[in-house]
Amino acid sequence: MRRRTILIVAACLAILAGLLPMVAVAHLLRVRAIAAEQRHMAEYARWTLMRTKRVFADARRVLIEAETRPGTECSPDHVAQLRQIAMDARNVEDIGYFRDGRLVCTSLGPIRQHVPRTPPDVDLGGGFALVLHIEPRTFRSQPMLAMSHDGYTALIKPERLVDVLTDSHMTLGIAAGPGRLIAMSGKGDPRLLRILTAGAAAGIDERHVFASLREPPLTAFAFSDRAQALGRLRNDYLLLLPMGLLVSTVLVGIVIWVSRQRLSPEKELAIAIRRREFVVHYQPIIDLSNGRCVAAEALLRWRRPDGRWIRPDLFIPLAEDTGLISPLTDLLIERVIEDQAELLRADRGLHISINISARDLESGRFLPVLSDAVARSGIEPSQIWIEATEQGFIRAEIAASAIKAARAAGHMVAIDDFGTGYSSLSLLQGLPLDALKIDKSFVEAIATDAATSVVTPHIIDMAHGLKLRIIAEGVETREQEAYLRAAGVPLAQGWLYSRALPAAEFAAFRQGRNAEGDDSSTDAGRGHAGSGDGAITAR
Ligand SMILES: Nc1nc2c(ncn2[C@@H]2O[C@@H]3COP(=O)(O)O[C@H]4[C@@H](O)[C@H](n5cnc6c(=O)[nH]c(N)nc65)O[C@@H]4COP(=O)(O)O[C@H]3[C@H]2O)c(=O)[nH]1
Repeated sequence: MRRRTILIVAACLAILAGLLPMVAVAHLLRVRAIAAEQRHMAEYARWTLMRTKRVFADARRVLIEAETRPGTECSPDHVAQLRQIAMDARNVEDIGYFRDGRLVCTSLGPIRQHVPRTPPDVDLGGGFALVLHIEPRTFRSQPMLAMSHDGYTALIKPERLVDVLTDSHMTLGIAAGPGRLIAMSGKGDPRLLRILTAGAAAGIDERHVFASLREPPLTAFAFSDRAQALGRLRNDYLLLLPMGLLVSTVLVGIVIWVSRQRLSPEKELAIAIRRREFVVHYQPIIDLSNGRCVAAEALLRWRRPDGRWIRPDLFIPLAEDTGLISPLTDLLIERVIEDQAELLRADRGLHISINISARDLESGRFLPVLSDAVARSGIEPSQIWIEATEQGFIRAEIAASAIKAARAAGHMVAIDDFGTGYSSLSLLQGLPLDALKIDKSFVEAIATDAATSVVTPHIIDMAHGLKLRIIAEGVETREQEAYLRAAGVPLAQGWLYSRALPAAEFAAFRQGRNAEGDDSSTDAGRGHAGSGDGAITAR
């Protein structure tokens, strides 16, 4: 995944991580608030039912008392008694007496007009019944409820049934089955009332939160304004917001930490090694005496999954600093054997140089890996040369034993980039080396006025003196080539011949070059652009 993609994904994750807990907390609060409001409504529905039952019990008692009073019905004495009972009752407004289906008297006196008895709407059991909407002559002001038993009727104000102290945004009601509203403390949407009088337990619609309680034949209910109920959430939000923020911060921190881990160059490199994103390119090494390609230097290339190439001078130092160089060297050995075993078996005169870092050299752990791979592939150990930079030789004693071990295993060992580091003549004398690679900065200086140009012949003389084979790297011009050949340098590599090439292209290059014969004098100009290095881009 590209760095930019990871950053975008990480940023999105961080935003999500920040938003999600807030949304979750808000949702949780909302759900909790609605559930709390529904419980609140259920509680009020219960109180409304209790209140109604108390009023009805009062009315029942009044009716029984009226019936049991002695005396002739509707006599002045009887009327006075009815008046007394009505006055003593807390929830009954008046008592009436019916005979032959018409009202004969009330607690106020005999009735002269013809007032017929209204058939009951609700059977309350035990001989008691309820008429829902009565407009008594004596109380013209408002509709009443009438509870009847035998000949007597007690008038009740409906509001007494819902006379419960409530929050202002709440409405209470009592019904006697679907659509049969007995009393309500306010107004209600007919659709909601249909649901509530049918006895739905608890719920929410676009505008209300409601609950109802059924105890046949009665259903008590309460509903409140949803917007007002949720409006109270604002305080809860303020309370729980810090908690949400804390969770968000922790999550954002985790996302940033994880993406940093993932984006750290070290982590990227480790993942790349695990995914084996590396290939090896081979830069031909030319025998200056005849122009033939006799060897190649194996150079690691990191190809990102998005197709970008990373230069080795960026990732090799990182691998060396982070201890990742060992698995990288293992991968290099594996790839080289995989790529070149066939060619090396077919031409025993061909060799491949591999770069071994100072750390690898000191630990010596690359050697068994290399020996094992070489043995399994059937190539000669002498066909794999080891190039170690001067840093690898700083601790001369350790380096000497590592070189000895490598040579004992049959490999040739060369000192790479000679002249750029800390090497001294005495160091070189003490090490059992086979070859020396002249760094390209000295080759570049050939035939120029650069200060290093005077050093180049001395390096060559010194190598001759120590009987080391010499390889000149970074050869770019015919002039440099001619100089090196004249100075007795046997091997050269550089863009004059070819850049580092993928395995198949290297095989083709070598075949083409060697097929042209042994005439070295004409080979100098046969440069090969190659495709390998050309694709490398900096990060
Ligand atoms: N200007 C110029 N440059 C030329 C010319 N011919 C070759 N080069 C470049 O010079 C470098 C030679 O490799 P090096 O000195 O071992 O220097 C290598 C080596 O120290 C290290 N490296 C590469 N592959 C490996 C590896 O597998 N293991 C280790 N430990 N180090 C490696 O990375 C360094 C850079 O490698 P590259 O970028 O491939 O760069 C290569 C090569 O592409 C030329 O004519 N002119």
